[in-house]
Amino acid sequence: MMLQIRGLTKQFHVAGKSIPIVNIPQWNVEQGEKIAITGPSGSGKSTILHLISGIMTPDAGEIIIGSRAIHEMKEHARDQFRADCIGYILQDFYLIPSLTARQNVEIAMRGASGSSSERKDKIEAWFEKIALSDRMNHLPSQLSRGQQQRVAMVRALIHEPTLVLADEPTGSLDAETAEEVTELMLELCKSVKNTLLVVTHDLKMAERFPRQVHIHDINFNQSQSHRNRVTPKECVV
Ligand SMILES: Nc1ncnc2c1ncn2[C@@H]1O[C@H](COP(=O)(O)OP(=O)(O)OP(=O)(O)O)[C@@H](O)[C@H]1O
Repeated sequence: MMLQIRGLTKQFHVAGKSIPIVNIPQWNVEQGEKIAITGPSGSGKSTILHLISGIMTPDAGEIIIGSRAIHEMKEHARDQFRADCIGYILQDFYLIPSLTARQNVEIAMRGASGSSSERKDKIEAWFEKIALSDRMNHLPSQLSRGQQQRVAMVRALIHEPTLVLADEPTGSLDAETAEEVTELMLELCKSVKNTLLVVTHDLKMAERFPRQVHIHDINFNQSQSHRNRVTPKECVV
């Protein structure tokens, strides 16, 4: 089993009130599965990815990735585990604007094993896979949004993480580019055999996945809706 979640709960405290967001009694994901998680805005999808990646800690419950118990790790161990074993793909890419596409990927390879020429070959091979060999020395601002997301995918995948988490990866792309990026993401994850969990509003994208999960089928905290959304300045975690 790649991911096992048991009795996972998380609530946020806002303006003196506790708002339950996550309540997952049990959820299992097998090694190598590709899953699209759909559901309404504010239903806790991003929060669940934050808990799985250890960016956020739960109030209670267990999260086991492979044989590692994330919920038992101290912050430093979680950070290390995330750097080694998890790839994160986000809606807004977050490429560093002053660095070229190649340099953005090189950053993700700091500390990786192998000689510098092996690392160079690896980067070049990945840029070939995403058909951007001729754009490696371009700045993000010189790339289209779809190209930027392709570079961001390489940055997330080049260290071959066992688990890839993607939060609305096509959310800021037009429909045609979204489809291309989805296909490429599935293909790249298939080639390195990692497990992929994608949160998306895009039902067309979700249909491309062998397994689709509606958030309310795993998260039994169904009281949440967009009505409960709060602005960041009200947030106290
Ligand atoms: N740090 C925080 N403090 C307080 N409330 C929060 C915090 N982060 C998220 N929330 C609330 O938790 C709920 C779930 O948020 P989350 O971002 O996980 O939903 P989502 O399903 O990913 O939404 P979307 O599809 O719009 O991105 C929302 O009501 C949100 O306002």
